[in-house]
Amino acid sequence: MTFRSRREKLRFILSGSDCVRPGSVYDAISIRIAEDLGFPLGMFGGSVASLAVLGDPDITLITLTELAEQMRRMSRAATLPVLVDADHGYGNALNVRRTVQELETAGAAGLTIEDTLLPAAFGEAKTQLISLEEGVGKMKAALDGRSDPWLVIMGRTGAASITSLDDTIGRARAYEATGVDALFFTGIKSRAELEAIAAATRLPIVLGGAPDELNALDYLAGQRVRIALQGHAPIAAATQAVDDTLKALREGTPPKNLKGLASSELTGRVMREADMKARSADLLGLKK
Ligand SMILES: O=C([O-])CC(=O)C(=O)O
Ligand SMILES: [Mg+2]
Repeated sequence: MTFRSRREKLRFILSGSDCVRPGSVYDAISIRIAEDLGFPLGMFGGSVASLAVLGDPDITLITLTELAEQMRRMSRAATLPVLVDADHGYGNALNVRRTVQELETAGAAGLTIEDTLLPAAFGEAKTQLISLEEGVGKMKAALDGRSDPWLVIMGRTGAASITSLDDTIGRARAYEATGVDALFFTGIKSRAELEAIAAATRLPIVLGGAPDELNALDYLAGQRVRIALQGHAPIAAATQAVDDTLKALREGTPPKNLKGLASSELTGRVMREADMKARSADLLGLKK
């Protein structure tokens, strides 16, 4: 399978002048739905990976193998470009290199490597960062691990909510100097902070969760923000739907009276049923 066109699409977004919202995706069903609805990009967050694959919170219990396998399933199911949250790269800088190799072959269009100290250190309740030097090493390792030059590598920091604005800018500039393709920030609290960061850097910006004053897409686009996340509502909606449905069944509701189920039309579309029927006709000698 070739993934070049997916990566080109992500690069096109980053080099454009608009700010887009990605669809939060986490499995074969969600990526197909996001693709059908016309999202320009999927975001595969570490939190939703942990939830979808393990049913666990976002505390780095998931392994690289599990993350890459889930990405591979999504790559097979759809052609939507996906930006993967590769956390800290699953270890030190050498592990980062391996992470990039695995996610590249799994079909990611892009990935983020962050400078958060993960998993959490013993006796430390608060999130910590690795040193700037180690962060730079991780970005270099990520670039070194890439064999398809179209794969997008983003340097990510949450320093804005952990250390300071100055530290955020220092890290962003140092990561930028390694040759990464974009900068991903979480924890930016105000327009003033974003504007200071945008003025001190030159790469395209991706914003993780942001407060209301950082929601207007035209404003964000003017600050070089090309992708702005909107959380992960789809998996929360799916969880609620499963809870509602199982609860109703447990209470004795007959299946035909259940509310909120996907229609057979929607399920058929998600399953790409028409394509499968055509293939069955051709390959298995069945009627269309
Ligand atoms: O990348 C994102 O969508 C935000 C994040 O870190 C996560 O959900 O794990
Ligand atoms: Mg994450």
